[in-house]
Amino acid sequence: MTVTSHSGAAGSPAPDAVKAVTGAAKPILATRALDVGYGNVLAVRRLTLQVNPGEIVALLGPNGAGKTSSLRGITGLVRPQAGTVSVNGVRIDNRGPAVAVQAGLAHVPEGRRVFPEMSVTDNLRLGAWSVRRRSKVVESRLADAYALFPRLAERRAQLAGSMSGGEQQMLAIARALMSDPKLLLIDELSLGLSPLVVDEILARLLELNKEGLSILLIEQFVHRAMDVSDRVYVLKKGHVAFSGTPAAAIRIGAVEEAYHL
Ligand SMILES: Nc1ncnc2c1ncn2[C@@H]1O[C@H](COP(=O)(O)OP(=O)(O)OP(=O)(O)O)[C@@H](O)[C@H]1O
Repeated sequence: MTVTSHSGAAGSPAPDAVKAVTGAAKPILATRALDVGYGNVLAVRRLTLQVNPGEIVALLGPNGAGKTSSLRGITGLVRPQAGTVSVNGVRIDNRGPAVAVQAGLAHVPEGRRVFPEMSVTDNLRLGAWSVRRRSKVVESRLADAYALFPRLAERRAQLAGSMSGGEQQMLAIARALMSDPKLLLIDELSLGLSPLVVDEILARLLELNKEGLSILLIEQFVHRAMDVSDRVYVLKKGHVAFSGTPAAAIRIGAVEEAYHL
């Protein structure tokens, strides 16, 4: 694949900056030697990664490197064949996606997967399935979602399938936030979206990150992803070929190597 670079992402950390993480703080997410596959095809081999509280971490790699499969293994959509997944030190592997959500993970899947025949509001309410319906908590999270993305507020009664790609991505993110996650895992944030819309969504994500939300991001525009990330993992053929700061990845040419540039 071609690595597409667009610059100008909203707010860039200093080149070698890694957010201060107290030595005692447990990682929000830690995988150890995770294998994820489909039948006989092993898509991810011995994946060991972690996301610390408050971090934005990018998962990069060419087509077929195993990025989507990694997220599926972490959030329990695919049962890992080996290895462990822990959230705040508690094992969640082999316990399914509902347990992952209850532990504080929320997955924004590739292609958004909004419910096209349902309204924006009903899509959002579904995101809060783990909370009692029509409770004050749900109403307050809905208000937060609409404050974060006013475009969704303007379209609250509209069918999700009739919205633009950018609006659907906002809805997919807002729906994930309805579970009040500690870590948002986003697969292909910018796929099919205009640079302006991506900037708008990234700006909102950076605001949420400042308030404490950790983010694990798969993004085809690697330079844009590196602009906003504290650390990156570069996957190649299902294994981690590099992990470190974006500045270190650039310095040693890790991305070019993985993408065969
Ligand atoms: N449902 C599936 N059944 C069988 N094999 C699959 C399935 N999904 C993915 N794979 C295989 O797993 C490997 C990793 O795919 P994956 O989608 O995780 O990579 P990716 O890095 O996310 O790539 P892309 O950027 O193209 O989405 C590929 O060889 C792919 O063909």
